[in-house]
Amino acid sequence: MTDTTVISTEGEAGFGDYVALLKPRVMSLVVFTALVGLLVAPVPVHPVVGFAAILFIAIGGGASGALNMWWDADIDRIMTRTQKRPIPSGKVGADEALALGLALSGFSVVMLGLAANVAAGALLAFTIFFYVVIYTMWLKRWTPQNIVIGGAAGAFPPMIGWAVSTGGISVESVLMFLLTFMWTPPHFWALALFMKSDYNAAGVPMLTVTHGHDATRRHILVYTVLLAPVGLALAFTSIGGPATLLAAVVLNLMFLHGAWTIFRRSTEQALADGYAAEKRVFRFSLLYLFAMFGALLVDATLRGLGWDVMPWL
Ligand code: HEM
Ligand SMILES: CC(C)=CCC/C(C)=C/CC/C(C)=C/COP(=O)(O)OP(=O)(O)O
Repeated sequence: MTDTTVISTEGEAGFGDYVALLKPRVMSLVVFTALVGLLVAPVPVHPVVGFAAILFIAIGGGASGALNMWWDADIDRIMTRTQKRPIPSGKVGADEALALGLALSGFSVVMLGLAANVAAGALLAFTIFFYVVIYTMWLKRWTPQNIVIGGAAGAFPPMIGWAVSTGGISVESVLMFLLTFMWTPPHFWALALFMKSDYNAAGVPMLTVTHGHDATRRHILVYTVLLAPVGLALAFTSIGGPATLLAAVVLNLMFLHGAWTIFRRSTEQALADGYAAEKRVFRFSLLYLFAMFGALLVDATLRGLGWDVMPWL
């Protein structure tokens, strides 16, 4: 198949197509975790600097999404889930996406460095590099552990937010990193269980394709178990409190219950109800991360109001 047959232009690119190139829905959670990292840090940030920093992190995240779509256009064309993306649908040219991704990456890194500090700018640059080069160009098509290692890219944003406020790294920001890092495998593999045929067709070595569904179910359970102590540990740090503790207990129990349910099912059972449990766990994973970071924000607010939010310390 030649490029000319694949790129069937279905019309001029509109503003919406360029926005779609930035993966806005996924990046919304990335930006939220960065915002929480920034707000819960012990050093207050001027609201204008904070707002600008979050904007530049969002632009950097979007730029990395555009570069990911530029590199992955060949496999996005094959998978039904991704066929309508701006490049495979012919709305935006691959070279345009590359130019936009590079320009916005450079812009966001420099501007974050200037608006906040060098540490935050450097962390953003490293995150973009990690997602685009380490995950997208290298790990994704090479190893079924792609998600585990590559997931680190999506886990850096709260550390970037923390660095905006403090100019550095701490136990708290590393734990926020670990929360997203441990969360990413069950988040993605639950989805991969009901997406198998697509990755298979595209030749991406996702765990579901290389090791099968039973191994994937085991991996989901293991990572959900490993994830549980991270949220609990956060509750007992200087940024924790009762909301984080409550959220960690309730959400981890629910996530563990979902992972256990998936683990106990056979492929026949999953097929019979259209992967209902797997779909539930995937949706729940989004709520989990949003609510865990939301709980940190609640504790920070309580602390700001002068409440003794950590009577156990
Ligand atoms: C290597 C790591 C990851 C992989 C492979 C992955 C994969 C996916 C896939 C395939 C979807 C399906 C929907 C779509 O195509 O947009 C999805 C949805 C989503 N992911 Fe992830 N994800 C990863 C990490 C993350 C991280 C770190 C975050 C945020 C902190 C995140 C947030 C989301 C959100 C918010 C959605 C729902 C988007 C919607 O509403 O359409 N993901 N993810
Ligand atoms: C601030 C900053 C630079 C943030 C980057 C955040 C980041 C790396 C998020 C990961 C999100 C994501 C959609 C991974 C999907 O993998 P995929 O690309 O394999 O998914 P696809 O199959 O949907 O393209």
